[in-house]
Amino acid sequence: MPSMRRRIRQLFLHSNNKTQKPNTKITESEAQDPTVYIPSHNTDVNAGTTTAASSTSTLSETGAPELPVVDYKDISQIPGLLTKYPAIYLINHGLPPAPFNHARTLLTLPKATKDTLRDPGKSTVRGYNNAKASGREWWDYNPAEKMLGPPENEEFEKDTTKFFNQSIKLLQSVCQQFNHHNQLIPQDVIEEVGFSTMRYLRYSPDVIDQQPQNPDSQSTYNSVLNSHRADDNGEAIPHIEAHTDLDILTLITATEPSGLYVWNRRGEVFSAPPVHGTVLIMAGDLMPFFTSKPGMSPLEQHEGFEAIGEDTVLPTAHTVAVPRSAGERYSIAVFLRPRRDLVVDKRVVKRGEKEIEEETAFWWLATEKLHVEGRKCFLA
Ligand SMILES: O=C(O)CCC(=O)C(=O)O
Ligand SMILES: [Fe+2]
Repeated sequence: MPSMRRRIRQLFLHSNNKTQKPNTKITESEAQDPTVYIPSHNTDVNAGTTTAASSTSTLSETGAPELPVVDYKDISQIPGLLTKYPAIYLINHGLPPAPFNHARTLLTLPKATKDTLRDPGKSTVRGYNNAKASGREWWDYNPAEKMLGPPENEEFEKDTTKFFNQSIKLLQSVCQQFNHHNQLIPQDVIEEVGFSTMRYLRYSPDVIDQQPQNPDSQSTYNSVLNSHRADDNGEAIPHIEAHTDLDILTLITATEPSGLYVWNRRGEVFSAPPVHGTVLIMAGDLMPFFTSKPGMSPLEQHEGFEAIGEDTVLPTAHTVAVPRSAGERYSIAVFLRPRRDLVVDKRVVKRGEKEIEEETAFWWLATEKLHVEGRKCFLA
């Protein structure tokens, strides 16, 4: 079976000299458009003025590169921006308030109660899971199965479902923007909610400090999913290892303290703190399949790295690290994924004398990714 390992390494490690610095490549019209502007860290774009709108620089006062903020009415700019930046903030998105109250309520329930919310099949994308060495716990809503929510809490189910459904609609409308000139993302991939999920996450020293639990009640996880990371004083840091998401697009919203970092194909790191009134949108592993050079495929057995051009949206590598002293962080992530059997890559190949159509389904990629060291998809 051909391996994605080398392809993913190349995507992230290959320094493409032909690619301009993303920070300098924003076009004049984008830079002057009052709806695409660059936030300062922790900027409240609702309360603040849009003076940053006229900024042609994407560097913060500290010299760190910053991510753009896009108004929903300018959603058509997102495909272009995602080729230049690893993520964008979307404002005026019309989503209901992010249900952090429910995330907090659920994730701070007594341990015994949280253990009742685990998936009987030990899925890490349904119900409650934790990675104690990483100081992280999370809970997933997977609409294909019954919600494993907290007992006797109707509001929880209502608000969670509502935020999920509207976020998926929003991500679908972002997908449609890729199809204005050519049908890059197949319509069935966009329209069918498929294997999309939503996750509540908590990063907290409390999770690390919890007493060791019965190993039988622990979900399966590996050393990447549950890695240990410490600061200079040897204190464990709540975190999630660097990875890309196995999906089309991911939507993230989080509380302070900040802790999310994303980086681009040139290895430049961007801080992605919560910006009031916005949600962060980043690209998943499927994006290169839809945005590779015309007629080419990023699969290694086809054109591989050659298929990656300047208009190709690469999956966003990201990590979270929350210094122990900063307090606990909550985040909500919505992952837009197609149905497992949907074809994401199709090609006529020659087998001896015969020409046959070779199809790659979404789920095949997921299986392949399990073999990629250090970039686990967390879907096992
Ligand atoms: O907590 C976050 O902001 C990111 C979570 C994440 O990357 C994931 O669950 O895949
Ligand atoms: Fe992620």
